[in-house]
Amino acid sequence: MLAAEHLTVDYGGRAAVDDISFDVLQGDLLGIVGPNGAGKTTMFRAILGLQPHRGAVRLFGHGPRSLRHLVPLVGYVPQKISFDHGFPATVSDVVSLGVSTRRTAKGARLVREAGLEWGRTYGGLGGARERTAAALSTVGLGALAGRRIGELSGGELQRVIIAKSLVNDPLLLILDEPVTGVDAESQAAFYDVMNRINESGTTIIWSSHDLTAIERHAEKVACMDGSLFFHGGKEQFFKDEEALGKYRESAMQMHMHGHDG
Ligand SMILES: Nc1ncnc2c1ncn2[C@@H]1O[C@H](COP(=O)(O)OP(=O)(O)OP(=O)(O)O)[C@@H](O)[C@H]1O
Repeated sequence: MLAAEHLTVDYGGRAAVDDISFDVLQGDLLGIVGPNGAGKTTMFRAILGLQPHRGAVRLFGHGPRSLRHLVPLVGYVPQKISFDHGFPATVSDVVSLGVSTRRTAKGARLVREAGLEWGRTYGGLGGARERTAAALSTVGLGALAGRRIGELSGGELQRVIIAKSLVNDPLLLILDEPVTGVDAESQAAFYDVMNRINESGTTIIWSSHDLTAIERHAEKVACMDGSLFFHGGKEQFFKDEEALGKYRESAMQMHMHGHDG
């Protein structure tokens, strides 16, 4: 689904993402662990072609030149979502904003060539209205379709944003620290939704600081702090004292010296 090959992003001569290579296979639920400032967001932005980088990103078996045709088939939920709560829109309005008109016939053809099936669920169901309803039902918010967004809790709003990223039936979903600032009950609801989306066949990459959540919900783990120092199965990661120690050490340093981002 994705191959990062020697991905490097410099900010002012300092590598925020430092020569990272890894593969994501179809159906993976990959947790990306790294302390604040480890380069997770920068890496996601490079993968999506939003950030100048060195190295290569291959999506769905195709090289960097096809990236712009294929990115519309990737769902992305950024970490920082700003919302004007006074904006007079309903839950359905916001989710249907995600319906892409950008998807090209070329993207669909490239995906078919890669032997992938697109349009199984949300995208395959028809028009914007049907897709919106299907995505809302996946995140468990069918009953709130007509509710004003200003009247939602933080956890509900977060699931609305996830529904918005599902309306184009993404083959790959990237969630950047999706539970930041969300209460424990809503976190549990979120993880249920994430697991359900993955079980329905969508490949997921999500980033987190929370090792307990990673242990509970990820299948594979990639651990980074600028460079990637572990990528493999979850069981292997939690047995790997060296990788765990390195994560704790970089998290501790970040805690003591503050986050410069
Ligand atoms: N536009 C920018 N210009 C210069 N430096 C930046 C820029 N964006 C991020 N950085 C720096 O690059 C490093 C990686 O930041 P990034 O946001 O990718 O990390 P992260 O792992 O997503 O962190 P967090 O967990 O806090 O979200 C940090 O040191 C940050 O300060």
